[in-house]
Amino acid sequence: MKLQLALDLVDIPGAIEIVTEVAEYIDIVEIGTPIVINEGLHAVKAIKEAFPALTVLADLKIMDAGGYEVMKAVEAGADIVTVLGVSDDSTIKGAVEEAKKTGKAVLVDLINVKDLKARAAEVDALGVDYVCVHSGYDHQAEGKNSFADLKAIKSVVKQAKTAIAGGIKLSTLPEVILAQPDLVIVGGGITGEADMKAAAAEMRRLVSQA
Ligand SMILES: O=C([C@H](O)CO)[C@H](O)[C@H](O)COP(=O)(O)O
Repeated sequence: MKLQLALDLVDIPGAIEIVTEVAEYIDIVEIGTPIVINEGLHAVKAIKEAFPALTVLADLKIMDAGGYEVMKAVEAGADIVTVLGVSDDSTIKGAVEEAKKTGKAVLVDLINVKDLKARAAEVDALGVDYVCVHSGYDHQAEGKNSFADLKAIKSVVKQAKTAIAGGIKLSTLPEVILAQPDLVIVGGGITGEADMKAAAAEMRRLVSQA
């Protein structure tokens, strides 16, 4: 099981500052969608240059032009790029094809997918690397989480790794771990803590024991 730190509400210097503090406890650093909107793919490039040993995920949430957008993210230094599960199969196929050319990976985010099990099985068959259940900020504000969704997709995803994101905190991590995802994605559960290092270290400990 791997731990991904999601960075969303910071600029490039802020992202570098946080990663410097917690790098030893994480496997993957995510340049979140809000950072990409604010700073562009320069943020991916800056983080990859600053932390070459870390796997960098670009959370582009691609909805169209899968091949082209994955190519640009990979050129900037991304190792994993996200595509939306609600996008067309052709978009996902294009993304997968492009990523495979350079040995990079595609994570499909099932945010807002209605029939989770059916779509998870479909995208799995398209050869994606990760299938991720996700309660976004707006759903979190309504008190929702994706813990049950993870259990649902685990029964149908056969080839890809499974991932979960959305509002995971230290207090809820043990419940998430019980469902055995391959990748746990945490943003505010680390960056919102007064002692980010301690939160990341404890999360690392729990994830490593799983
Ligand atoms: O993808 C995300 C969200 O849509 C904003 O871009 C977050 O990175 C993801 O939800 C993880 O962050 P937390 O919910 O703060 O753990």
